[in-house]
Amino acid sequence: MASIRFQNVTKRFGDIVALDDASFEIRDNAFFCLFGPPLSGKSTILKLILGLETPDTGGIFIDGQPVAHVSPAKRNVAMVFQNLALFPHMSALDNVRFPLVERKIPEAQIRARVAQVTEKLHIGHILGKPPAQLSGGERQRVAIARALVRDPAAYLMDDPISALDARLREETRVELRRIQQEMQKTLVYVTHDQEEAMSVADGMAVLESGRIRQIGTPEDLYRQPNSTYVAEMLGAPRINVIPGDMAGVIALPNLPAGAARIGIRPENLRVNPGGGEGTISEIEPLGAFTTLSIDARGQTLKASLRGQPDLQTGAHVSLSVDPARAHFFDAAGNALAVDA
Ligand SMILES: Nc1ncnc2c1ncn2[C@@H]1O[C@H](COP(=O)(O)OP(=O)(O)OP(=O)(O)O)[C@@H](O)[C@H]1O
Repeated sequence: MASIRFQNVTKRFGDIVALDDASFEIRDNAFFCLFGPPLSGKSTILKLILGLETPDTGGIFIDGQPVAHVSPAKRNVAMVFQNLALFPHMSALDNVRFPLVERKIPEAQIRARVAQVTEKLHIGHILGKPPAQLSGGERQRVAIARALVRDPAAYLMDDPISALDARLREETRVELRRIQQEMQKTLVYVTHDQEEAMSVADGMAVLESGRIRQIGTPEDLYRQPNSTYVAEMLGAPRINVIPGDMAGVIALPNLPAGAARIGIRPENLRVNPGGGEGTISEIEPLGAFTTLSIDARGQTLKASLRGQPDLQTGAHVSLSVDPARAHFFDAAGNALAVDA
């Protein structure tokens, strides 16, 4: 087991503040995602947990114990550096054994641990095959087994599946989630893919330029973003953020005091045919949903509607939103309290 806590941690590289006064706690057995654009400080957090970097100020605690003077080898956290891709010249079994053999673990322990992990992943029957003879999904399960065969208190993964194609990525993250829950281990997972973070994490931190902008469950962050930054980072299509003086376009009569910008998720924007200020400029059918682009007063808003609505490009529509589903932000982009 392992909980991980950062208290006011700052890390600089020369003039760059890679992590700026970060405080957060990752609870034991959590699947915790660090999510943010490139260079926002995600990998720096992993390196600080591992002990490959030391904070300039602040403290890091694993299971409540300060680790400032604990060497990386003694921290009992394992980094999955490699991409979840297999060594092609080794059998599936040798791939899974590899991290333990590399660490010169006694053979009896290797066997026991490999048996335990391969059973959990249901891959016992394919261990004799080389990767080339496995299906894509089987290969990924073998790769996950190899990643998890060590038995530390926490695993750290840095964008481990970004190189895979979309379908395999989806399958792999579901599998990772299942295994993490079964094994009851803390997993700290870096991703730049919001869908991935939203779908697997039970806690996540959204970063911007070394600052943690918000922490919570994916659902909390999606429903109650504390800023336009977080609101815009989560959800696809992206949330519509329009100036407060456009409230009339979406039929919002009363804005809360101080509301300079309004956020409306595409699924909450109602599109009413039969004339209005909006003009449909694009229709994108996606199967279960259709995304509409609607131009109004020089802005383009996105609406996500169920199914295939009977609408044409060029049609004039009016727009509305349930005020309870609108987000309100001040001029600096911070959420107003009414939003909470
Ligand atoms: N060893 C280092 N020396 C100098 N600067 C560094 C070092 N490691 C990180 N940085 C800088 O710290 C900042 C944060 O980098 P970090 O790698 O943590 O970001 P990241 O969010 O993981 O990015 P990516 O998604 O691109 O991997 C960046 O500006 C980066 O250039």
